[in-house]
Formats: sequence, C-alpha cells, structure tokens
Amino acid sequence: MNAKQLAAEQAVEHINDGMIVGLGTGSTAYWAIRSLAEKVSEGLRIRAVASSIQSEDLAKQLGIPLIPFSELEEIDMTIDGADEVDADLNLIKGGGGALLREKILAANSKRLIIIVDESKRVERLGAFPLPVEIVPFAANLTIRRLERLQGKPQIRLANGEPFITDNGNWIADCSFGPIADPAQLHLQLNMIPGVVDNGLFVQMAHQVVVGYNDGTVKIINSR
Ligand SMILES: O=C[C@H](O)[C@H](O)[C@H](O)COP(=O)(O)O
Repeated sequence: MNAKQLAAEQAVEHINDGMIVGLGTGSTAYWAIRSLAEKVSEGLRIRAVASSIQSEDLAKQLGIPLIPFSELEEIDMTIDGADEVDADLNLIKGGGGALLREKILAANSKRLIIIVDESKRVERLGAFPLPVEIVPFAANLTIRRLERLQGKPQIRLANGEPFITDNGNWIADCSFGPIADPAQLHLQLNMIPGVVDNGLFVQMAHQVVVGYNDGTVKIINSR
C-alpha cells in the first residue's frame, strides 16, 4: 500500500453511520473515496458532498450517495489532501484547482481531516506556489495587485489556455517564498477585489494523517 493510501484508509476509519461526509480532491483524496465506497458497499450508511466535479464523478461511479451543496446545513467530517502542511497544521491547497469548494466544505465541517504523504510536511509554507482563484474578466487588474504583493503570479494553463476551475474562474499560482504569517497573507489576498479565494487554509484542519513510505502512519492533532 502506498503512503497516500495508508493515510486515506486510516482517516476513513473515523466515518460512522449517518454522517454527512465532505469528499476532497486529488490523488490522496482519491484513495479516501475508494476506501469509503468499499465501506458503503459493505453497508455503511452515509451521504457525501464532493469538492470537485472530478471527485463527484468518481463517487458516483463507485456508488457513494451524494447530496448537492444546496441541500447542506453542516458536514460532519471532511477528508481532503493538501499540497503543504506546516507544524501548526496550516495548509496550502488548490494544486488541483479545487480550493474554493474545498474551503467551503472545510469551513462548514465539524471536523476536517487532512491526509498526506510525508513529502507534504514543511517547516514553513511557500515552496509550493500558492493557488489564488480569480475572476477572469478582471484578471489583468487582479494580477497587478498580486504583483504588488510580491506574489509573482502566473496564470495556470491547461493545453496552452487558462485553466478553468469548476466555478468558471482562473487560477493565479503565486510564489511568495517562505510565508512568515499565513493568516495575514490570507487576509491580504482575499481583500483584493477580483480574488475569489486563495489556497491558504489557516487553522482549519483538526487532524493531519501522514502516511510514510516505510508503511507507518502518524496522526497529528491540532492544538
Ligand atoms: O485542488 C486540489 C486539492 O487542494 C488537493 O487536495 C491538493 O492539491 C493535494 O492533491 P494531491 O493529494 O493530489 O497531492
């Protein structure tokens, strides 16, 4: 079993009958969705909400009952991956472009469990370019504001065209270098008109499950 799968399977153990479960996005969340589907096929009764069209398609295909965002009041537990995790369990997310829906799920979940392999743990966030979701029609103005914050923004491309998120927006990947104060940067970014949200998840994770290549798993709880 690979390190991502190890972490995912450990996290899925926390899911009980009757729960509403938020499904993350990406190659680690993939294993959680697979493992959850197995439990559903064995009789676990849950309903899930997906953070991306990709995860929704996978969950549908594997027979996980889904509910739309419009029917949600609260989510019991969300299990999601991350691109970086620091010692305070702050995260960079959005490498797959799903940060907005992921953050809405995280903010409305009683519990957010993050699953990663050991490569995602860092002392300080910022080596991974920070994804910022921006509205396309004012992209040039928003990019200028991101440049003024020293973010060195690059519009993410897919096949030579701007990558389009599930919400119809663009992603500007920003390189701030080591991020000294994630909470402050998060606020500065989200105050720019034209920014929809950014991939900093500050003090949102309740638990991080880390899978190691030697087959072990470490659980880190928020303080
Ligand atoms: O937009 C994508 C998500 O934030 C992912 O959870 C994140 O990029 C980690 O993905 P992976 O598990 O594939 O490294």
